[in-house]
Amino acid sequence: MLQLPKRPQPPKMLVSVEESYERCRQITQKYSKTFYLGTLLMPSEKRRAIWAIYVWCRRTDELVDGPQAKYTTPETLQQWQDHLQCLFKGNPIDDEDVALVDTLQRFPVEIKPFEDMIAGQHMDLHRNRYETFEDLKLYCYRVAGTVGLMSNAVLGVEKQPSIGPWNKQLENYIPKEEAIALGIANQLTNILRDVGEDAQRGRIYLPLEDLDRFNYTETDLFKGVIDDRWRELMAFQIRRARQYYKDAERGIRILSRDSRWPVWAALMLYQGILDVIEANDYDVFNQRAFVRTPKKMVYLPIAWLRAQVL
Ligand SMILES: CC(C)=CCC/C(C)=C/CC/C(C)=C/CC/C(C)=C/COP(=O)(O)OP(=O)(O)O
Repeated sequence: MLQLPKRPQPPKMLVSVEESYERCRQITQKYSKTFYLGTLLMPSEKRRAIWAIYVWCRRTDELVDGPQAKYTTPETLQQWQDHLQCLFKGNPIDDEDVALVDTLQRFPVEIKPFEDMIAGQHMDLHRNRYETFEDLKLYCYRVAGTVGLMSNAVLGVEKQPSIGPWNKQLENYIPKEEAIALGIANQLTNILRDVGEDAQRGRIYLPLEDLDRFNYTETDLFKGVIDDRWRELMAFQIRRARQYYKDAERGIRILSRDSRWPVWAALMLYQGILDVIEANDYDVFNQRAFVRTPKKMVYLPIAWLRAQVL
């Protein structure tokens, strides 16, 4: 079993807040080129906070997806949950925590999405198939929709102008559903991009009901068969992911002004992966779909324009 450090521990000297944020920056840059680019478009206090949150999510994911994953048990996840409680009480345990504890004091982040993400890792520990899209959607909420909720607290909302008593509700509207939708859209995109890699680990995230519907079997998937059944199955998945991106879009205008450009950019950059999968004729078995840097640079000014006018 993978043992996380037990508490109480002898007092350990931790790095400074500045140093901890710097480590979080480096880790975010190393592991997520796309989201890192998005954060560079944010004001510095928000950007650092997103790095700190990203690193906690990454560490959580590593428990079931990283090199030590085979030693992870439900008890490991329980320890991670206890670790989380400490952070919300303001007690960092290791160097990467220092930045997150600072972030939690600066922004109104709730613990629930963090706990839900740990529940998502429990799912990953126990299952390697999803029967229906509803099952998969719950998984996507837990491992990625939650990131949307965590991010919302940092991104902030713009005070909406009051047009009259009938839109009082809109005045305090927090775009939670839209933030979750963006997380789910990203995760669905991730799943489509990584079908081949996941299959090599014996995992299938595409809902089995969809495989059935297109007459495509698990054996076909493990062999990497690309034919019309596969293309139609993938085209269907891509349409569904795009719908989630659409649902997320209307939430962006509610966000505070300085958060709109980075979120539009992250949305477009990640959605761009779907276009690449199509351009690769749905071959996700032999080539990894990624958006090339020149194309990324084209997205940035378009995202900026959208942030101004939409
Ligand atoms: C739309 C509104 C109102 C708010 C925005 C709220 C946000 C920022 C939502 C996005 C949530 C998010 C970033 C989810 C993570 C999903 C995901 C699949 C990340 C994949 O990360 P990595 O696998 O580390 O990255 P790469 O794909 O770059 O390797």
